[in-house]
Amino acid sequence: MSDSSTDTAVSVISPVAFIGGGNMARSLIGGLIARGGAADAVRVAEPVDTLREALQSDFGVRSYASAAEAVPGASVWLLAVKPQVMRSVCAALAEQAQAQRPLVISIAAGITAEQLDRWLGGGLAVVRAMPNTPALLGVGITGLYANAAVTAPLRERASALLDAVGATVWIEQEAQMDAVTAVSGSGPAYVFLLAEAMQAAGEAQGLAPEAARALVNQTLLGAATMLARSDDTAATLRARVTSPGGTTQAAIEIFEAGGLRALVDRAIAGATLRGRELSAAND
Ligand SMILES: NC(=O)C1=CN([C@@H]2O[C@H](COP(=O)(O)OP(=O)(O)OC[C@H]3O[C@@H](n4cnc5c(N)ncnc54)[C@H](OP(=O)(O)O)[C@@H]3O)[C@@H](O)[C@H]2O)C=CC1
Ligand SMILES: O=C(O)[C@@H]1CCC=N1
Repeated sequence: MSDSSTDTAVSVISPVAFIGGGNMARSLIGGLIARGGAADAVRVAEPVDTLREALQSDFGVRSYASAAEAVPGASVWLLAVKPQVMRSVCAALAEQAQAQRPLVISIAAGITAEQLDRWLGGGLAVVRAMPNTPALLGVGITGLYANAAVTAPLRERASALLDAVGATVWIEQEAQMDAVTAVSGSGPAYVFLLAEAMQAAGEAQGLAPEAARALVNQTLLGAATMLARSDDTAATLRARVTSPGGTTQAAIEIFEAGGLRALVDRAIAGATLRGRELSAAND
């Protein structure tokens, strides 16, 4: 795994065309620009006027209403549309893909490299990337998978782009990209759900909403920072909080009795399965 670094040479990403300028593209573009990426090397195609104009005004990138306008001259295409529209988006770009032979990077859940290559006319270097929204702050993590047409320099190119917004980890078996999606692509939402639940529970115990929010947010930040910086396992860090017969133990026993671990296992298995379904349903 490679760590993000403030001196990452973001300039090596140029020029890149984002196809789709929604939530995840915005996090990636915002993260790249905040970390020194050249705005004039980033183009984005986004049909929604408000989203397109916000990307242009917030980050200074060039924006276009259609993918066909955004890709000329771009040697990297980053496909950031929903899985459900990926096939039609690729079909519309196939002629330009065959003429330009770009490095294609897709962040879509489920959609395989074989599908992307086939829909774009075949013979292309395709990288599947699964980032997450903390990329906006430079603290994302991205799983990467390359098809056989991706050469070592193209791998470096894909790494350089995603390293700029967080850590990266290469996955050698494509099927595991669905598990990456379920763990880290979707993962921030699980933490936000926990935050929602903790805040509501704190309020139920009488805390004011602002106090509950501050206590929860800083607790999650502190715990995540300890996980990131410590060599100790999560279990060891948890044990240090859990005084025998104390308050933490009372809560942990209720979590365990309620089947939290099995619930998390089922949730991540369900998300992994959904990735496979998205591939099959949109072929
Ligand atoms: N959100 C996340 O945390 C993550 C998302 N992903 C993946 O990223 C992809 C995008 O997700 P997300 O950003 O959440 O989705 P969004 O719906 O927020 O963004 C996709 C955007 O693409 C636009 N779009 C549709 N068709 C085209 C087209 N032909 N050309 C250009 N743009 C088009 C959509 O417009 P319209 O709404 O009008 O259709 C929409 O604004 C998905 O495949 C998802 O699996 C991966 C990792 C994390
Ligand atoms: O929910 C989704 O399908 C996408 C993929 C990972 C995060 N969001």
